Amino acid sequence: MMKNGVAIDALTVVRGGNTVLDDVTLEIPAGQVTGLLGPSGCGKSTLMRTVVGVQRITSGTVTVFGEAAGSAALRSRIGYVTQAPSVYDDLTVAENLEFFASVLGVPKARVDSCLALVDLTSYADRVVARLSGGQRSRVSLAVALLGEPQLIVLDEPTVGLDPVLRQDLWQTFHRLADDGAAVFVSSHVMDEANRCDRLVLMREGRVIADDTPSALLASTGADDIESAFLDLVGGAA
Ligand SMILES: Nc1ncnc2c1ncn2[C@@H]1O[C@H](COP(=O)(O)OP(=O)(O)OP(=O)(O)O)[C@@H](O)[C@H]1O
Repeated sequence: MMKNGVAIDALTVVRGGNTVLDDVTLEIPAGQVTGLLGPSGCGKSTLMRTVVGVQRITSGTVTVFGEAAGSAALRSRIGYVTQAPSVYDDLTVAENLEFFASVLGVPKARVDSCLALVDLTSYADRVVARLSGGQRSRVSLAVALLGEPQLIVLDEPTVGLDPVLRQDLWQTFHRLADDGAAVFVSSHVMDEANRCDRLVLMREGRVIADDTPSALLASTGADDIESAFLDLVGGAA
């Protein structure tokens, strides 16, 4: 069993009568950025929800650091950012972080380092309602990083960000992984694939590939991940 990462075994999830995840088996190791890619509706968010323990599982198992996903002992060890920013609009950026830091029992000094991590130091005193969508999602990310989580689950964190910020955020993800965290990031933008240490490609609730970007390119003979994905879909059809 994987003690310092996530192990998913024969996971099936049925939502509203539809099989949304179909016999998914994969591992998300510590110390790496694992990318989860696939078209809209293929089950990425549902898979992430199972990892953080907020999704009812139909069959199979999800184990995080050797414990069943969702167990109370894991709560402080996981940072989760959904597609909907979950911060208070009427507080400033710094006030939001200070509030969540006190809830989590995290030292105030951590607020400044998390703001720097997501490049929002100069916006510390700005009310969240007056931020752009991308800035607001970075506040959510900063909140998720407050507790120095060992597993960081990010559902499409780069949507709506300009190329420079996307680059900065990917560097942040790699720094967190270099520090030993398991970083699990979803995207439906195939050109972000090359930035991951490992890639999990999904389609219609199934994992169709799980490898390094270079191995995926080598095994399909494709020039880029988008072509590799289409190749694999063609092969599976
Ligand atoms: N609450 C729900 N009840 C029933 N079905 C749902 C529910 N939420 C999502 N689904 C369905 O589950 C499937 C997978 O959805 P999910 O949100 O996991 O996909 P996704 O790959 O994250 O998509 P996107 O990239 O658009 O966010 C979709 O077909 C969706 O319609």
